[in-house]
Amino acid sequence: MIKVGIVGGTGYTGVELLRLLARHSGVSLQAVTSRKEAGMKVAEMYSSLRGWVDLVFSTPEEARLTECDVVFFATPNGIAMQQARELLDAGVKVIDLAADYRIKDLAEWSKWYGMQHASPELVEEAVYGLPEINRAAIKGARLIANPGCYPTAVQLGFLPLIEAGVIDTTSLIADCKSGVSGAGRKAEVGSLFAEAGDNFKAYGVAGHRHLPEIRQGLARAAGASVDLTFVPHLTPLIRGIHATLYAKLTKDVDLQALFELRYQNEAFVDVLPAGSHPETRSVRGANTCRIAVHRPQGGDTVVVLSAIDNLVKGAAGQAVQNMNILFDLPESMGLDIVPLLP
Ligand SMILES: NC(=O)C1=CN([C@@H]2O[C@H](COP(=O)(O)OP(=O)(O)OC[C@H]3O[C@@H](n4cnc5c(N)ncnc54)[C@H](OP(=O)(O)O)[C@@H]3O)[C@@H](O)[C@H]2O)C=CC1
Ligand SMILES: CC(=O)N[C@@H](CCC(=O)OP(=O)(O)O)C(=O)O
Repeated sequence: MIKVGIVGGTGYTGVELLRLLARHSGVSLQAVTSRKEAGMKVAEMYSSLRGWVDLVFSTPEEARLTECDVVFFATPNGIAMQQARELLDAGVKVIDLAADYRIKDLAEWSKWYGMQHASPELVEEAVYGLPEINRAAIKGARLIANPGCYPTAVQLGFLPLIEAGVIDTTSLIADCKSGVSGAGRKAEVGSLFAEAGDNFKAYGVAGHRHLPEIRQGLARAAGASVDLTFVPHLTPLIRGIHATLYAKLTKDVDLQALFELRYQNEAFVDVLPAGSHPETRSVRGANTCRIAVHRPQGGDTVVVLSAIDNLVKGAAGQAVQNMNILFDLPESMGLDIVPLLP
């Protein structure tokens, strides 16, 4: 059994990790931390976990994380970077759901995240945990930078086109919508029901911190820098991300065949039949990204639609997928979930 610790078990990605790991037959949950709720039973805070998780929250200081095989950080940006070194030195693998190790360019990271990096020497070593492009590197890694939610949906949508060299990478557009759980469980006026419910708005148009992460991933696939306009929107959903991606075709190709071939061996990317429109409810609670590719009126614009659950393929599910790869377990272990609908 793989001994697992979670730092930040009271937040939305933390409780999602607990939900997934509770049914994972290859792991044993050892410790879940909370600074504020230490001493409280996990199932007392989250009754959905009664009968599934029999742990009590401990403070990050009390949790014996160095005795785990792997520790997930489901914490705000800037926490894992302070603690990863000690865990790695103790032989513990680390999967960070935040952005501490996602951006290789340290100056760029500091510019977007507004802090100095506390363990810059680990940034180069960290492996970006998008299995569909990095599976081999993830296998041998000690430290995984789990991708952001928007970057997962956007990269999976653009990658087949960029890898095949069939689009102009200087004019990419990603028009994305997220549910409110993407902002986490912390109290914020913008996440209040009366603010986010029955409302729809764009944000971060001038610049969002996921822009450099997406650009980095797409540039790596293209072998050159890419130019991307990324506009996130907040929708009155609880879970879900929907990305509508636009690019100009430079070659005449069978787009449906291209996407089907690219993802034919990927358990968690589902290319829908031509003409389809993926819905966020078709992936709710599951680690699946559903994609459809369109070429409206046979013109030179390609439109890709990509839908994920931000808390699963966009965070905790992808983190479990990475853990399975790290420990040579079947990649789908604990992740064979039918989406919840309606
Ligand atoms: N929500 C989403 O859809 C996604 C989130 N992410 C990223 O995952 C991370 C977690 O997100 P999310 O679960 O939504 O966030 P939440 O705000 O819901 O939860 C944050 C958790 O971190 C704990 N925490 C906060 N500060 C500290 C600290 N200084 N030391 C230790 N623990 C701390 C909190 O617990 P307590 O206060 O009880 O100690 C809480 O359990 C973030 O970096 C986020 O950007 C990534 C992809 C998608
Ligand atoms: C709706 C909403 O607020 N979403 C968040 C994205 C959360 C996330 O996953 O971002 P990181 O993991 O990179 O921190 C936002 O736009 O900031």
